[in-house]
Amino acid sequence: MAYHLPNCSSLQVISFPVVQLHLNRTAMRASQKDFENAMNQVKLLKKDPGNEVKLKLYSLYKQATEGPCNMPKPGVFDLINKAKWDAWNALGSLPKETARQNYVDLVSSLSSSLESSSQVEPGTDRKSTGYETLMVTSEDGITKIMLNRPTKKNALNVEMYHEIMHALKAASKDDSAITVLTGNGDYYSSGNDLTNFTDIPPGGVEEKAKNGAILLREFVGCFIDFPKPLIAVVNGPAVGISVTLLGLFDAVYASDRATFHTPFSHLGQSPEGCSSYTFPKIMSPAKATEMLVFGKKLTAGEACAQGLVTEVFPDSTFQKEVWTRLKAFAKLPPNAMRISKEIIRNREKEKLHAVNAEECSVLQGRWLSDECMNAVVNFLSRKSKL
Ligand SMILES: CCCCCC/C=C/C(=O)SCCNC(=O)CCNC(=O)[C@H](O)C(C)(C)COP(=O)(O)OP(=O)(O)OC[C@H]1O[C@@H](n2cnc3c(N)ncnc32)[C@H](O)[C@@H]1OP(=O)(O)O
Repeated sequence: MAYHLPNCSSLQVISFPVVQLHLNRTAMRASQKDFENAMNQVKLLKKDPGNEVKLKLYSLYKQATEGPCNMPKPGVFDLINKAKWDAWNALGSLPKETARQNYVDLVSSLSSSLESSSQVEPGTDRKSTGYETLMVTSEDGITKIMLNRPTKKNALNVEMYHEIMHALKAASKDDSAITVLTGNGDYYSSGNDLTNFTDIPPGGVEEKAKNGAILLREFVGCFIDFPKPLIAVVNGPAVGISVTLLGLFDAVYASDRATFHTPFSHLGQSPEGCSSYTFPKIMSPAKATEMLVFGKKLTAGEACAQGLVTEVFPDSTFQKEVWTRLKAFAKLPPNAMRISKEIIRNREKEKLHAVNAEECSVLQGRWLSDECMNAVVNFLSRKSKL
């Protein structure tokens, strides 16, 4: 049995032999050999991974082998080639080496989810073995949670909020010493998926806002309570909640391509992720106001100067330098690291939970305001881009 991928080089046909998959767990920095192994593994996948994943594989393969999208944009009715072009183009100027790494990681996560799902008892939670919106890998003492909606700039939809909470809870109990959050593609994350606001339940917009506030509070709570060193590897621009949460991370490493933007007033919204408390402490109340109230976008260098980012690396060597450093950190005694984090963070925890509750309650009101509704409608109808 075989299925066809539309004209994408080594991915044109994927077949389903009976052979058990061999896991490629090299990750972090993929060599050409790893990349070639991953291409071979793709041909061995036993199940169709679905069009979204196939497009991701296609785009990463093209980026890794040819660099940024160089094809003319297909016409609107050429649906398949348009989808492929969109996926490749969405990777922007992602370096070839990073694309190769992401390709290897994606294949590894597909292989591992297919292999482990064959051992899953009926009724076991699907998310313990495979994620729709994340790639989660664990090796060298590091659990890496990668936001994986590159064609949507890693916007956080409702499923992604749930999956991140699930992945954090699993990481807090696994054998890894440290946990990393990063993004796939050219963005770290464009923040809350604005289409989250479009699906109105029978209880109307009030119920929608209430449910959103409950979800947000639980989501941010998982970051406040996370017990191990939590590191952000900010591979590209970050917007909204993906920025505010950084104040709850233990270290933040950024590519010099990254930017940091919290356009809450533009969206008729207010700060979350405990940033109304952490940002003034990190960078002074006035600098926090420039970001959180006036929506000033910071470069990685500026964010580092203000203490939000720990260190900035040139994009060309970002992945190599950061992962080398993280692998060394992950070799440190894990219990000592946990306890040290606890002593640094614990006396703030109660305060952070209180701030989180207050921010969610204020936001619940903002989501019902005309200012917010108009901003969302404008984005969705493409009248404005931030
Ligand atoms: C449970 C609820 C909790 C809520 C918590 C509160 C959180 C608040 C925030 O996070 S506020 C910040 C929200 N984010 C934004 O407002 C960003 C909106 N996006 C943009 O302005 C732009 O897309 C961009 C600057 C991020 C990137 O621009 P560009 O490079 O030109 O790319 P595109 O706009 O073409 O984007 C490609 C593709 O992705 C979709 N997309 C990007 N970001 C989002 C998003 N945040 N929500 C939904 N969709 C997004 C975009 O629509 C394109 O999709 P398409 O190809 O058209 O299908």
